[in-house]
Amino acid sequence: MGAPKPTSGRGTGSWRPRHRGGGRPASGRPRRCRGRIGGAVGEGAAGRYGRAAAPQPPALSPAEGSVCSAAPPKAPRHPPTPPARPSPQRGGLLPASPQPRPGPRQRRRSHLSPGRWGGTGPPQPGRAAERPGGAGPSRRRLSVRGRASPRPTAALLAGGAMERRGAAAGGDVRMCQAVLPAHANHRGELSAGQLLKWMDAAACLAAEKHAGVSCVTASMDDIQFEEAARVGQIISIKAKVNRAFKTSMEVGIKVTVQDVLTNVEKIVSVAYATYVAKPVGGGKIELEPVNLLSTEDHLEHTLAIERRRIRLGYEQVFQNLMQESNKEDNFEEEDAVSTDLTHVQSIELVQPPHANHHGNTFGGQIMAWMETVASISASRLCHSYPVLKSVNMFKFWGPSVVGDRLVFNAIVNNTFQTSVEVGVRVEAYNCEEWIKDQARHINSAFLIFNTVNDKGELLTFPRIKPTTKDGMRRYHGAIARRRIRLARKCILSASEDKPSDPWETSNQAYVSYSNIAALTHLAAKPGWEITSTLDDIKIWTHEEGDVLSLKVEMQVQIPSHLAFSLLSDFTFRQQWDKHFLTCEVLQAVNEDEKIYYVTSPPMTDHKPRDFVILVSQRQPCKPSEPYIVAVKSVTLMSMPPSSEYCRSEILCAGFQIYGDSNSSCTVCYFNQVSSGVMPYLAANLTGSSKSIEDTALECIKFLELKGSKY
Ligand SMILES: CC(=O)SCCNC(=O)CCNC(=O)[C@H](O)C(C)(C)COP(=O)(O)OP(=O)(O)OC[C@H]1O[C@@H](n2cnc3c(N)ncnc32)[C@H](O)[C@@H]1OP(=O)(O)O
Repeated sequence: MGAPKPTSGRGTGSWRPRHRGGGRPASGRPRRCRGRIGGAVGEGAAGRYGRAAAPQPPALSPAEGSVCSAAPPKAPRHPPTPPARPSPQRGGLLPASPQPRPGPRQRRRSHLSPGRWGGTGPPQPGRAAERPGGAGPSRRRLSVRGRASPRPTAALLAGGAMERRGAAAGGDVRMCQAVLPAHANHRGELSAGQLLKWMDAAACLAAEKHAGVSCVTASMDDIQFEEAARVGQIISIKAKVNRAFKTSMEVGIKVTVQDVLTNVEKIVSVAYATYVAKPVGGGKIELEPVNLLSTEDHLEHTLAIERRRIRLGYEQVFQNLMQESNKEDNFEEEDAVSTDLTHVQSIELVQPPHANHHGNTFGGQIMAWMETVASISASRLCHSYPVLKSVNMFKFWGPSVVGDRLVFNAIVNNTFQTSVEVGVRVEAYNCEEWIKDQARHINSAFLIFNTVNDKGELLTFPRIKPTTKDGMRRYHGAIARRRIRLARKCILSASEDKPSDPWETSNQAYVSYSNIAALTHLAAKPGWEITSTLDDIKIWTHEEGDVLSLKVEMQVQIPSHLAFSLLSDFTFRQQWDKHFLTCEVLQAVNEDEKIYYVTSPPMTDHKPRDFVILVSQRQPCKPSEPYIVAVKSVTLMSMPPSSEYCRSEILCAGFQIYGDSNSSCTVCYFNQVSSGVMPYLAANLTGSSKSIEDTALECIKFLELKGSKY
């Protein structure tokens, strides 16, 4: 960010108060058993029966314009507690049906215990380190539970080989802090900078608990501040390693505030940060996988890889949006304020109290300094006290150490009615670099502020006017980031009547995320009831309020990777599912995401139906994880509904495929039933049809026939 030339002050425009809103036989075809249900394995729905619970939001975008007292982030309606698959038979409709015999995987999963944010079951030897070639429990090192965590040997590091590190129980730490006047701002509220320091410290300790070596903050994803904490209240921070990738890991951070007098607890923030294992004086090390104890651990583990995709792909999405953006803005508005007025530069000398336990400038301290300069910059525009609402990712590009001078440059990039985006860039210099003017860019972030009047009403910010080429770029960058934030908010807000998500540049990453997340949540829900059993096919139903879901479990005698390849290509679907009349690829977005146009035969007295669906496919990172093929409807501008077809929607459907052996797998098909599927399901429930079983049998036949040719 260049330092704009100061200009003379201008009016900040009018200030308008705004109210706050707010057992298969070894071979042969399966025999039919008593009790069945069948129905369309096709996802077709000519309307809606219900909607999947909102998936846990990925961490990339803040909810702009939300207010301090906004509701906490949406979570699944019921926290999933049971094993993801297969569930034990509970109160099946058909008591005479043979009891499902738990296979090896069922036995393994039956130990899972519920709990979120560190809710733990008993330690489970043998469940960790399932990664191919990974070390077993005996190789694990716990840094916190008394076992030594030896440093990587020089030989290992010099040879370029990576030692594997990782605690069996994952990293999970809790921090409690009483908010004292020294932590508060002029309003008596906990300052955002202090909170960021605590969050970073807790998350770093969680990362180090898992890694067993020192870790550094690589980035902190978008952070939203939902609730203000006041002096006298208690802040609790829970930080937990959700997933270890290679040298980096995702840490989930949940901050709550508790009122001492009433004991009422509220969520302040939920954030995700990435830490990289960096042994002091050593090279890179490869992390052990996190030991997953609860179903929530499994869910977060699965979603963490999706969040990583979004995190690492953000820059590309941003660049695409910048190319699309209309740069023809009219800055002739009379009360538009020059951004030059908002430029703030500040310098800090890094001293020992600012360093972390490894001598690097503490990431939380850097974020706190950034928040201070950003807040001053915003205040110059609003002549009031800005309130930090969210941060659009802190990225730590490089380290700084005690003795460095850190130069902070902040400037308002753009305003959006009741919010303002301030960009902050941090550069570091040691003594020599200082003289030569050789800056190291160590951090950048975009902070979103609101401001309120004495009555707590949101105030409107004046329009701003960039005066330089860089200022113009930042102005349009703020619009692109806002588009991504709003797209995320829109997609991840659960609404019963929301039409299918539009497929646009700004939201593709979130639509794919929500596709995978919705299926993963559905599969992990507690309370699946077995409804019918054949030797190779089990049908389960799940009721939750007015939402009914279906699971069809099929034992297939082909390897899981082959089943995945055949089931993820929807152009094969007509070969086994009579509910697919035609199917064509509309967009092959990348190798993991495709958009198909599907037509389906008419139901009685109706027009034929058509669908525009997004199919997202994911390969497992570990043998114990399933292949995933998730399906949901999307809206494509280029494919509007026609009078010939009844445009139908798929809310949440797809497959999870688990490898049983080298030559067999279990395919689980899920469908959140919508009104279009209801007639099939009802007919199957009453026994007048067995179309679900028939389709499942066709699916198995197709897979085994095709599979035998490979
Ligand atoms: C606790 C504290 O207070 S620490 C102090 C504040 N933080 C710092 O000083 C860290 C400064 N930054 C750095 O030192 C470096 O940029 C690092 C260590 C973060 C990354 O170093 P690089 O050499 O660029 O690493 P490299 O490109 O090999 O990536 C290493 C891993 O980090 C991940 N990573 C790198 N940057 C980011 C980012 N911005 N967001 C998320 N992940 C990232 C990579 O994906 C990779 O993950 P993987 O090994 O699991 O696949």
